[in-house]
Amino acid sequence: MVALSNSSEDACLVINAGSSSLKFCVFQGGSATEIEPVVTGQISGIGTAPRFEAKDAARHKIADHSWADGENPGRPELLHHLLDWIGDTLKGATLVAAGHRVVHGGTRFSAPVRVTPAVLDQLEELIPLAPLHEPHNIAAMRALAQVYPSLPQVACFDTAFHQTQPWQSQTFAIPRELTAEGIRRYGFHGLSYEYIAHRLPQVAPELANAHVVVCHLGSGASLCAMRGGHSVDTTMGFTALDGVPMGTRPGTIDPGVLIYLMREKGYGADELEKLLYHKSGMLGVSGLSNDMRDLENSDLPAAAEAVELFCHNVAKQVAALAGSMGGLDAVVFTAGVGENSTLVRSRVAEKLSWLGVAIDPAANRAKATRISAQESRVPVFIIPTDEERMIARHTLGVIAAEQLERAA
Ligand SMILES: Nc1ncnc2c1ncn2[C@@H]1O[C@H](COP(=O)(O)OP(=O)(O)O)[C@@H](O)[C@H]1O
Ligand SMILES: CC(=O)OP(=O)(O)O
Ligand SMILES: [Mg+2]
Repeated sequence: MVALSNSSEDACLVINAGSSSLKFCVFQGGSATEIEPVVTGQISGIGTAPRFEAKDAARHKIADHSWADGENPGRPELLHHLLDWIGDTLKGATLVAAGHRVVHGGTRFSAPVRVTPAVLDQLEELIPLAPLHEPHNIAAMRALAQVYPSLPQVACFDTAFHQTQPWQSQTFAIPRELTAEGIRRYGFHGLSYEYIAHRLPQVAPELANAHVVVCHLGSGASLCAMRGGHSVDTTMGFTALDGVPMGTRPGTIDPGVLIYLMREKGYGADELEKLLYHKSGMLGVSGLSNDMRDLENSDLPAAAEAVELFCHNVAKQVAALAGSMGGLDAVVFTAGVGENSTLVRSRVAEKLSWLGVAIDPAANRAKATRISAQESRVPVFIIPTDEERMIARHTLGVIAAEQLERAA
């Protein structure tokens, strides 16, 4: 058992079930804005070689477990492993709430919501719009409800931050009756963008009202055009498939390709889904891996081409989003690739030199907060994202509002 910083203090558990990982965090603190993580961790490599790691408040490793070769536990087993471990670790502390990242909120959910059986049923309906994520988000909520039946749970949506977009950014040029049914652009990674919108003015107060393009480059990747901290446009749309190429997703693809595959090669919906969510992107182009680290360390020409295709499309979308919002005052890199890949940041910046973007190679290698060169017209930043903190804030906010309502 690991001692929490203050075991008498209330704790909030956050679960961020992604496409290839399950991140978690336990926060403690006086109020939604004063919380600090006391335990952070993740199960990575789900489906291939799962590994469970956790750290305490001082970032010391308190758990590191890999499963033996040939043993490849599925998501339900991994989730139960995590919940057992959390149960032991949190002995003595009071868990007051759990918050979850839920990728798709559809038209119904535009703000964090208390999880109830009815909400879970409504979220099930959204699985076809986010097959790579939503089932795992729901599974985590159901598993937690079994282990802690009286624990309040809150769902926080990746789509919510994009509500502020103008209609032109949200609308496909299709017949209006389809748009009215909810076939429109929603956008994702909103919890990450919301965190960056809050952090950027702390890092660079002069940019509080600026036109900013945030590049959230992880296993899933998207870009967001922000004006004054609000989402104006983004590269992902109806689903998390659109936009730039990703680990296993192609990004924007001419829809004619899909009709061709159906007509001429007999693809059905399941095969298309497999192609678009699991077999494309960096993995499909390189034939090697969906992980940017593997591609950067490889001598295969196809691996270098995959990285180049990624950078080309990221740069293209930075320019497209600058056009969409009518300006470019700053670029921010975040998420696994954006925060860690010196090569990707440098290639993207080179391709944007015509827009006045120039980065300082030493600052880029050192992963400084501001990596632009003195002469750069556009400042460039690396800001580590923190979706978990955003989820904890929202979760504690929903619980506090409920308490106020009950007291009134
Ligand atoms: N040092 C690094 N250099 C290049 N890429 C990295 C590095 N560290 C992590 N990554 C990339 O970050 C990705 C994971 O990013 P993350 O934001 O955690 O993704 P997700 O939340 O979508 O699972 C990995 O697939 C890997 O490609
Ligand atoms: C929305 C999305 O693609 O999420 P992730 O980056 O966690 O896969
Ligand atoms: Mg992610």
